[in-house]
Amino acid sequence: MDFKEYPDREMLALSLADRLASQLGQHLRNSETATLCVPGGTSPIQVFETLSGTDLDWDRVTVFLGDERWVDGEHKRSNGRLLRRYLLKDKAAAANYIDLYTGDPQPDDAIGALGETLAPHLPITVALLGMGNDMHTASMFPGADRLTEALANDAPSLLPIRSEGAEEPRITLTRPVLSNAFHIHVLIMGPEKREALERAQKLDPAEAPIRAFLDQATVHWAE
Ligand SMILES: O=C1O[C@H](COP(=O)(O)O)[C@@H](O)[C@H](O)[C@H]1O
Repeated sequence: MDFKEYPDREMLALSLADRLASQLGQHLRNSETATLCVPGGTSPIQVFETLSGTDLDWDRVTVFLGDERWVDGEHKRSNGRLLRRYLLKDKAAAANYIDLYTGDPQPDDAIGALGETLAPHLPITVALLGMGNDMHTASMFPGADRLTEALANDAPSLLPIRSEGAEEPRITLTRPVLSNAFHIHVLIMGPEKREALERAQKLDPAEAPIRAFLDQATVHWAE
């Protein structure tokens, strides 16, 4: 694991946004399109805002979330709402966005069609992951009903998933599709998350799902 510590959150946002944009730009030099997968939650707001103003051939970039909470797109807990507010604006408004929330009653109803929509955009060029204090990443929570399936080598690209730690049903990209990304970054902030990361390094992915990505990832942290 490559661990980068920043003097403050602003420096983290500037440096990480620059890194993500340069990896996407590099990929676009040899490829017609690139794919950016991002987390929801609260941590990525500053990174999104910085990235949204970055010069990039955004019309050749496809963006989607690594997970979504199964709530209406205008609900305050919607990860898509966060993305539309902070990332898909300014220069990044030109990106091609795949919304994981389809409006179906349950995420289970959406998996088939979404899997087909995502397939042409895989492998992911750059995956940015978040992590909760409970060491979940995307919506792979410790103890989640389909965590074993989501971590398996033969997992489909997406799964519906439910967990006591989550307030609503979720849809999540799975370990193989995320760990196949050319570049993986983990964004965490604050002392509790740093402690959680240290704990996760000593555990198995079944107990600490973020662990499944740490060997390949660059972790970005600021107090
Ligand atoms: O529920 C979720 O939580 C994680 C972490 O969120 P944060 O608010 O602690 O940054 C996030 O990465 C994930 O996308 C989200 O659905």
